Amino acid sequence: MKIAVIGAGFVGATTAQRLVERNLGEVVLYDIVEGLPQGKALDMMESAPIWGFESRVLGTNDPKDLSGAEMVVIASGMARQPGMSRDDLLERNAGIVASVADLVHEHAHQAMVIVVTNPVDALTHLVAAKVGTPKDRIFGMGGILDSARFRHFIATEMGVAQADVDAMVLGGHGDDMVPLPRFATVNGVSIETLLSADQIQKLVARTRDGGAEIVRYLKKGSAYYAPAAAIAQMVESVVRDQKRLLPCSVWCSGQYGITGQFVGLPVILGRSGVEKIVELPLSAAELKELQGSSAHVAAKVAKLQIAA
Ligand SMILES: NC(=O)C1=CN([C@@H]2O[C@H](COP(=O)(O)OP(=O)(O)OC[C@H]3O[C@@H](n4cnc5c(N)ncnc54)[C@H](O)[C@@H]3O)[C@@H](O)[C@H]2O)C=CC1
Ligand SMILES: O=C([O-])CC(=O)C(=O)O
Repeated sequence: MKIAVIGAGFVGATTAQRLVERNLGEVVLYDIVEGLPQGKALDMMESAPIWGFESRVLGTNDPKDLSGAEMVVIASGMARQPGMSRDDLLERNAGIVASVADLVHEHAHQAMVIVVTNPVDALTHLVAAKVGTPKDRIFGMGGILDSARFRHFIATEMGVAQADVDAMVLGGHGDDMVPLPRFATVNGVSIETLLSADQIQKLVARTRDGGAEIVRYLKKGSAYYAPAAAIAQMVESVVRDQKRLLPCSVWCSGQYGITGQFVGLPVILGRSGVEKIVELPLSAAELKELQGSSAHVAAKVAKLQIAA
C-alpha cells in the first residue's frame, strides 16, 4: 500500500520510520521545506540494511508524488510551546491543514485519511469537509496516545508489565479528555480493586496533562515517539485488516448522544476503515463528561466556519 505522510517534522518523520520498519507499505514523506523530507528519507533508507526492512520511503516536495496514495497521514503544522493549549493552535494550523487538504483532494482524493495535526478533532472535521472523504474513511489520532499514557502511568504506579495494562480514554484530544478508570484493567483485574481512589485520580490527572508534561520538558515542541507509535498502530490495523478495537476521533451520528462531529470513541479499524463504533455502557457521569468534551470540540469547529 502507498502511504503518504504529510509533514516531515518530528511526528511525520518518526511515523515514516515506524511504518517502514514494520514493512507496512511504500511511504511518501512530503513537506514544503526543501531538502527536509529528502534528507530524512535517505537517512532512513540507509538504516534498511542494518535494520532489515524492505519497505521504501521517498522524500519529496512535489505534491504530484502523493498521487495514488491509498492512505494519507496529515502531520503538518505547528506544535505547541510551553504554556499553550492545543486549542491555541487552531487558527494557524487550520490554514496549513486546509491547504494540505486541497492537495489531498487534488492528488489522492480516494485515500483513507488519518489526521494528527492539533487540535485534532476539529481539524479532522475540516479535512473531511474539504476533501470529501467518506466519513468511515477519515479519523483522527488522539485516543490511542492518551490511552497509552494512562496505561503507562498505571503500569509504573503498580510496578507491573506495561503489556498487562489495558485502558481507554475517550472524548476530544484536549484538556477535557475522558479517561475511563472503570474500564482499566491489569490482566483482566479492574484497577479499582488494585489502587485507591486517590491514586486513580492522580493517574487520571497526569493522563489529561500528558501532552503538556512532555512540552514542559522539551520546551520547543511536543511529543512524537508515542504519537508515531499510535499512528502506526492505526495504519497497521487498516493495512493488515486486524480489526483492532481502538479509540479514534470518528464521525458520530447519534452514538453516545453525539451527532455531526468528530470525537474520540472506541472503534473497530479494519481494511475498510471505521468498521464499527462500539457503544460502551457508560455511567451517567462518564457520559456527561464525554458529551461535555464533545461540546468543546463543537465550539472549535464553529470557529472554523466550515462550509456545509
Ligand atoms: N493528535 C495528536 O495526538 C498529536 C498531534 N501532534 C501535532 O502534530 C503536529 C506536528 O507536530 P511536530 O511534527 O512535532 O511539528 P514539527 O514542527 O516538527 O513539524 C511540522 C512540519 O509540518 C511542515 N509543514 C508546515 N506547513 C506545511 C504544509 N503546508 N505542507 C506540508 N508540510 C508542512 C513543517 O515544515 C514541519 O516540517 C502539531 O500540530 C502537533 O500539535 C503532535 C503529537 C500528538
Ligand atoms: O501535547 C501536544 O501538543 C501534542 C499532543 O497532542 C500530545 O502529545 O498529546
